[in-house]
Amino acid sequence: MAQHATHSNDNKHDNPTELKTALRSSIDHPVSTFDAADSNINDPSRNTNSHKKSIDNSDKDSEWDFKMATLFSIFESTSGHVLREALRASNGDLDQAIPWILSHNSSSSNDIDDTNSATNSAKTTESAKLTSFSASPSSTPARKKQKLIQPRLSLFMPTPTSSSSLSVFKQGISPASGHRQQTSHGNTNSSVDDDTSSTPLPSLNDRLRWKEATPNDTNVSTATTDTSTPSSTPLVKLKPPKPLILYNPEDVSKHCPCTLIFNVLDKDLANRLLEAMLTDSETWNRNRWWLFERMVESPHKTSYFAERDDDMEEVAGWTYNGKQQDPPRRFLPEMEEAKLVVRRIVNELRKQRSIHPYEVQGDWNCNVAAVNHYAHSKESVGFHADKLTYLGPRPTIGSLTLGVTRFFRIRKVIPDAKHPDTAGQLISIALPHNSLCIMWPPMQEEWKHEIPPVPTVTPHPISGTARINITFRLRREGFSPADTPVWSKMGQTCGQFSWVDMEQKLGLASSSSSPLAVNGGDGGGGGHNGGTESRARTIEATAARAAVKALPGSEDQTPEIEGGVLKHLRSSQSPEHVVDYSNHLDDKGVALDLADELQDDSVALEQQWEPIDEVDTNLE
Ligand SMILES: O=C(O)CCC(=O)C(=O)O
Ligand SMILES: [Fe+2]
Repeated sequence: MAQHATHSNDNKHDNPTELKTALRSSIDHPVSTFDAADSNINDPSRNTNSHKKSIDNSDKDSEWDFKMATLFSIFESTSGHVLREALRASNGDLDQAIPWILSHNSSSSNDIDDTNSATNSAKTTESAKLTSFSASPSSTPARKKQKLIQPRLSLFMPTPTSSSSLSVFKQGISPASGHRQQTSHGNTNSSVDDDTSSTPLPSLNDRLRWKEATPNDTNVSTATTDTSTPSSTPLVKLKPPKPLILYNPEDVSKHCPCTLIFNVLDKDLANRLLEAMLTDSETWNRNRWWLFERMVESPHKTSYFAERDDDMEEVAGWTYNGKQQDPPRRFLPEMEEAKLVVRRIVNELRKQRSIHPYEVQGDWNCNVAAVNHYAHSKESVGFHADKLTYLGPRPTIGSLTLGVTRFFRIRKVIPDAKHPDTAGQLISIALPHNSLCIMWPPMQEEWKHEIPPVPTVTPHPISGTARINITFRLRREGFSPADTPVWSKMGQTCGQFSWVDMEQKLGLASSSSSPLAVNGGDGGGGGHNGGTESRARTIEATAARAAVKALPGSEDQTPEIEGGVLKHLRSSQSPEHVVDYSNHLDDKGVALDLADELQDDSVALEQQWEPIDEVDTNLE
């Protein structure tokens, strides 16, 4: 495979006026940027057929959400409080909010001592460049959509050139030029220029890492050494770190709670399965849902499979972003064969892992599968976490890739205590044909994943440009959309949620001061969204885990569920374990200022985090 991470530098809109026009136009054509299954920028309540509703001017909340979502989609990497501030300052007028954000950031450049005007001017020019996305291939005109132009606010941020800023800037900096790499499958060597003798110029990614700091930021020490900076002035800091691209299993398990296994199936079985899935996929559909008064559809085809009749019935009731799905299908014979392999491997590996009391106890099974078909390089799925509705908390998912190699891109949305600076870091994992990527807990709770579009793919002899993905999952008894964890309104508790009425479901309800809830990803994209603010209480994941750890017997993996009841948790759940972090979260669910409060984290993340393969390009 010869994937080259390339940066699209389509510099069509290099001044704010043009940009604004382009943005307005893209707002009028919302596209697949929003298409992420379960995406947390999609309020499921407005994506359901039953709930679809016009933007009602009398509904201020809805209008606010709409505008926030619009800004969010435009300024993807901008923190929520900046967007909110922009909207407030503009009295809710999007036309004014957009230039406000742009000017807000260019004005903050005054805070930086500019002592290198030549460098700065070169960078300013480049900073004005916007990332735009290529349209779908002409071979699929029906699918051709205008991509949202996504200027990243960081691009408009000042370039640090003062000596004081430089010390911050140098952290992990790439050399000025030649930070290109020839990456190919199985080869992590890169032609990185290591000459750091001269003052380095920042690469595009370096600039992307600059972001306004909040007073609570913990990673600003070097920035604060500039005593000339007034304390009230927003500081700058580096975050998130450079993207990584990982190609081998060792690096994968080092950097995230996933296990990557190559050549997992017998070669013949892999090929037969691919062929069977390709044939079957001819009748799969694209998911569709309502978004801001428009019907949008996913940029890939999806189907659901179940192992048994009762699973079929259950699955038939599932919804996807609020929309009833096509009836599930029964596992194809080749899927049954593959399932046995995946199940055996997962259960073997589980023996070496400590099993959290919230996880399924005993053997893991894969009784259902969600499958995806990506026809070509531009087909994708956006950032999301898999719904926990029927998976229950802390699920394990076995994700099998067939056909062309694509990047599986992940980012941690809940910061790691030991490595808070890694929050938001993009990690791309190359998934070749016949590879299994096992997502362990707390992947769904604390990370998001996507399959981003890429410029090209290396054709596969059987599938051409297509990739099939089968995610083998366990439908856990006792968990259903009725218990779906919800997230609250955007800007408040995205990225964390609580289980709706879990206490009632488990017969544990007594006082509202001790809700039994676990943290999760954005599974609220599921069908049930009846939670209110009071019901959608949030318990921070680590606190919940700490509570569990403190329980007698949790070390020896006491079964968590007896008749569907987390009984042993009930007695020791005390108010100090209940933490409402809703005010700490930004709109993307990145609790960047929580680092101090997080204590312990998952085992898989405890190892040293070192960049393996740095790139200065963006896969999009
Ligand atoms: O195609 C993939 O590898 C990911 C699919 C996925 O995230 C999903 O089905 O939820
Ligand atoms: Fe997923």
